[in-house]
Amino acid sequence: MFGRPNVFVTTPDASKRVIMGDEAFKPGWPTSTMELMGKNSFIGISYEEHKRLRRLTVAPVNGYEALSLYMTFIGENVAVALEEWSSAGEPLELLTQLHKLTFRIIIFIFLSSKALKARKKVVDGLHSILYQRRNRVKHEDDSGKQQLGKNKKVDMMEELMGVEDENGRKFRDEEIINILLMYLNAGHESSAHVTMWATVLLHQHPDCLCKAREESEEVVRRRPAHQKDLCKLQALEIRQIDYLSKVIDETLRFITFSLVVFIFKEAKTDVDTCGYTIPKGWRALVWFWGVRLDPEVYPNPRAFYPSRWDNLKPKAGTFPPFGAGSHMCPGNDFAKIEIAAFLHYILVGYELELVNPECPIQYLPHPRPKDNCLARIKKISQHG
Ligand code: HEM
Repeated sequence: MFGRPNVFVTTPDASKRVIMGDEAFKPGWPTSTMELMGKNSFIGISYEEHKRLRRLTVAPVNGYEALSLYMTFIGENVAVALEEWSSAGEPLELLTQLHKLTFRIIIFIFLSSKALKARKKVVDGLHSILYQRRNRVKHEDDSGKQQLGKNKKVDMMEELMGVEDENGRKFRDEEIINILLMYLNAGHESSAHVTMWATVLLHQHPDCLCKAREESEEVVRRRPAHQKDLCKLQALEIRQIDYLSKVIDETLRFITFSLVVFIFKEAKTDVDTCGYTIPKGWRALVWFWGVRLDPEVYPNPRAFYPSRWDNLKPKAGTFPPFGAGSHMCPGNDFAKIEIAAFLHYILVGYELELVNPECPIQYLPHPRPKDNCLARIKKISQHG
């Protein structure tokens, strides 16, 4: 699959960390998801172009202002979904439902409600939405109501239409669509998986579930009476839920989502590691399973134990669920907020009942219970 690696770089205890290859990882190979997607599909971007893309597109996704704005929308959607699932009566595939939910959240946040109608033909839909938007903005421009790039945008598509680099260059339609597709693709499946695993792991560890539930209920109790409505969750409040954030970190360490099975990284200089030299320009393949289960960093690594994060300050490179360096996942804070919101809502109002608690795991392409986590969502409190 990855070509034939000719060198495995190992730690003294032989847990694999980095695989080096000659033919497989010569300079010119993709170094990241963004580049991979570019080469395989539509963009084919250079290092400079990647830097430019990140500079122009990360703030609308992960900036504090953007996150605060999205919080209400995420909360409302989670609340409605849980209500719907719990009243279904029948068991449902939690993973399938979470895919739909995270897709709805991400597509709405990037494209507002219009694109929901275009889901079946996303690309055609995006083209036609862009065309309409440009016409509308031009019309508003002509009539002096709004100037693109100066007034408030309704979603990420409009942000991208207005954004300019230092040379005054704007994105072309093709580029906007490619960026949106990349974010849509990268931004929903991973979150759905991690959310499902965090929910399942909590329910499989009743002591952790109890502790997380107490904490979430305390957050609701502390709120002023007029803010008891759960849909009014604030980004700041989510970030204050200390134990829950450890549950999320532990889930990210404990399970390995496909994107996080490995990443390519390029050596910018000759790197000496574990008795080997990775020459400048070579790609190293970082094998996350070796990193996240390293007993020197995580004692008893196969135990799900969120409290290990009480005093744990992982050294650089030992906790890379979102990658590292210039390609690090730009949706990391967004994803954590989305997962935390879901867990918080389920903790204060619902319970998960797995139909097949002993269901075997299917590992490829992503680890998941073979039944897609068939479960009943039971309402246990009016908070939900
Ligand atoms: C729990 C959820 C998520 C996980 C575990 C995750 C993990 C990752 C990882 C490991 C990478 C590769 C980083 C590297 O090469 O060093 C990545 C890249 C990326 N992720 Fe995420 N991600 C998640 C959610 C999201 C979300 C919600 C978005 C969008 C809102 C997003 C957008 C992207 C993009 C665009 C890239 C490519 C970045 C680049 O190459 O510059 N991800 N993600």
